[in-house]
Amino acid sequence: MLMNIEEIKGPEDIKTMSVKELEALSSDIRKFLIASIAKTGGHLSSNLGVVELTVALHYVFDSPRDKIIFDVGHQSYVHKILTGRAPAFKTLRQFKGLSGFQKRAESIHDPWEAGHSSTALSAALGMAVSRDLNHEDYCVVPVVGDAAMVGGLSIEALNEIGSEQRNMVIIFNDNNMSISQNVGALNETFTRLRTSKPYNDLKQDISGALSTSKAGESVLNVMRNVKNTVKKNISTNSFFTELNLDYIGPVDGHDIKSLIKTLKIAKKHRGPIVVHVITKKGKGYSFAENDTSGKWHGVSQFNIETGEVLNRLPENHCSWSEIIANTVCDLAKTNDHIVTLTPAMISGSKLEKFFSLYPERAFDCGIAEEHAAVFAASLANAGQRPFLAIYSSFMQRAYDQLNHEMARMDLPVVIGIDRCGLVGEDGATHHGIFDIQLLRALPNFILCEPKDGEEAQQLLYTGFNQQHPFAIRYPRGSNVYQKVSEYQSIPIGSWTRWRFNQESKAIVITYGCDVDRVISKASINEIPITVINARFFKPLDIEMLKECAQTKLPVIVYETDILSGGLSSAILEICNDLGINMPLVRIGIKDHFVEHGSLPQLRKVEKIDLTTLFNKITELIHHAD
Ligand SMILES: Cc1ncc(C[n+]2csc(CCOP(=O)(O)OP(=O)(O)O)c2C)c(N)n1
Ligand SMILES: CC(=O)[C@@H](O)[C@H](O)COP(=O)(O)O
Ligand SMILES: [Mg+2]
Repeated sequence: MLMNIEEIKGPEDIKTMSVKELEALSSDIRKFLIASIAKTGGHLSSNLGVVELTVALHYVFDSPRDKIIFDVGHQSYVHKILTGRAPAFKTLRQFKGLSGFQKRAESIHDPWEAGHSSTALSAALGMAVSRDLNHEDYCVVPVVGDAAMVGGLSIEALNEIGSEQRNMVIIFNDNNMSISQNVGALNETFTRLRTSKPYNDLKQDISGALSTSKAGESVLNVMRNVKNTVKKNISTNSFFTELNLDYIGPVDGHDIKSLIKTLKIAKKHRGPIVVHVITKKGKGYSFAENDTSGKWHGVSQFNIETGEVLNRLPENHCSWSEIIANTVCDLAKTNDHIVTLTPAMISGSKLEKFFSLYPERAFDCGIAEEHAAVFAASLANAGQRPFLAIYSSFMQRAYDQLNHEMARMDLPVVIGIDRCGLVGEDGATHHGIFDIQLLRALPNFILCEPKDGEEAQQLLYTGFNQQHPFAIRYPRGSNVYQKVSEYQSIPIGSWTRWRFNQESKAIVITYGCDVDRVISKASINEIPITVINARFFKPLDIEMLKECAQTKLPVIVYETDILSGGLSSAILEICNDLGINMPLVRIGIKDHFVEHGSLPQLRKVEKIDLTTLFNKITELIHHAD
């Protein structure tokens, strides 16, 4: 071992290394990543793919003066290691530990934060323009994957970058993979580029352009020669050059020597230039290298030798995504108008089975939430029954489409809002805690959340049998799953209740998995409460609310999402408007972003755990006595 990975203090430690030493360092970093992520879990494959690239970037550029921005940020682990954060990898994605993404508060080497895809290019343009306005001189280096590159935001940004012509080195990290296989027409275009004349064959011409420049000639002229040579050599590359962007590549992303040469040229280049780097996702760990399913993109703890991932579900449990996806498959058997869409999350949304059973009715739209939402709306308008599976936090990007297309035209799209509530280790960018607040505001929308696997099936069936936009939200974990013997529609807006009787001393209104958790704890501890399953957030069960108010019992609304605009807000609004007198005690996430950590820890810190709830219940019951 060249140097202990944990002793790296910053990029200056690698600046004097030879290529051989950088190669050895890369190999050590790779071993470190595998050993470390095997213990903590995390985004393995994407990071294994960018080891040499990130080493070369830090060798050539001078962070933090130069700004290296990783799109999404899930592939920034090597950057973290090279900027002195290796010792913190034991705490990766844990509460108060190292974030899984770039984080400004974590390091001066993180100039930007993300978690959602395709924002790096716009961020880079902002930095480049600000640099020029301030007459400063540094490089801006966005690193964008092939799937993130074709997200709508990236294309919008490239369009402006091509016209602004600010200095910027755009690293196009092309591993021909999204989480699972990449899709779309531009991916085909990139395949042609990938297999075009490799940059290694062109470097003679470029160094020729440099060497033929006469001594004393201005740097600008020299660079103009390089620029013309770059342009001249890339005849096949229509996509980037059509956007007025210069291009070098493709370069082997695991060949440090070629990478350094290319990056040095790009660094001196005037105007925006795209460096096309071909990498192998999962490089150096055979299980991850050979994976096309997305299993190794983000993993829990695993056994390095066997590749066994250690995240066993409880007996009879299925992930919520699978419960929903299985049900959609089942309903699609008898309804051939059911079509399924996902913006790049086939594996996360567990849609593999639907895609293989009904390939002609299944659409992976790529990282394109806005497009997927309008596409789904149009399918509904044309008489199909679309199911749009989308993570809560990524759905935020399509809010205008949910409003402008789906809600306004009142189109019967069924949306499966996956990863609702706190998701845990991915943290603030990924918690799905805003969708109740957001969808509640949209006319025509029906919004619900099942308490268990059985109710999920019935609600989904209900959703496909009505004529409005219908969203069913479900969290990241799992639940008991057994296929129902018979589908039955659930009346829209109806709630259910447990132990609404004379003995009850308080009422808890809650939803989702917490319904059974609260019931179970109240039963075990013999706490005399009524528990209401508020399975619809919109519309609400007004009759049940009126009956609650009549009891004059204390009422607690127990939410595990952002409080502002959520279920208790909805209840307060309707009670106010209908003159129902029912003061509420509200438990939920206060007005701030929640960081990363395990779910039990976050629930505790946010004071939305069962202990907090039952302490409150006890206090209210004693107060009433
Ligand atoms: C708006 C948004 N949609 C979906 C995702 C989920 N997501 C995270 S990484 C990723 C694939 C990224 O692929 P690429 O940019 O090629 O990077 P790679 O992992 O291949 O290096 C996706 C779909 C996200 N983070 N943000
Ligand atoms: C980086 C990113 O956005 C995804 O990889 C995300 O981490 C997936 O989350 P799940 O593990 O919940 O599917
Ligand atoms: Mg990729």
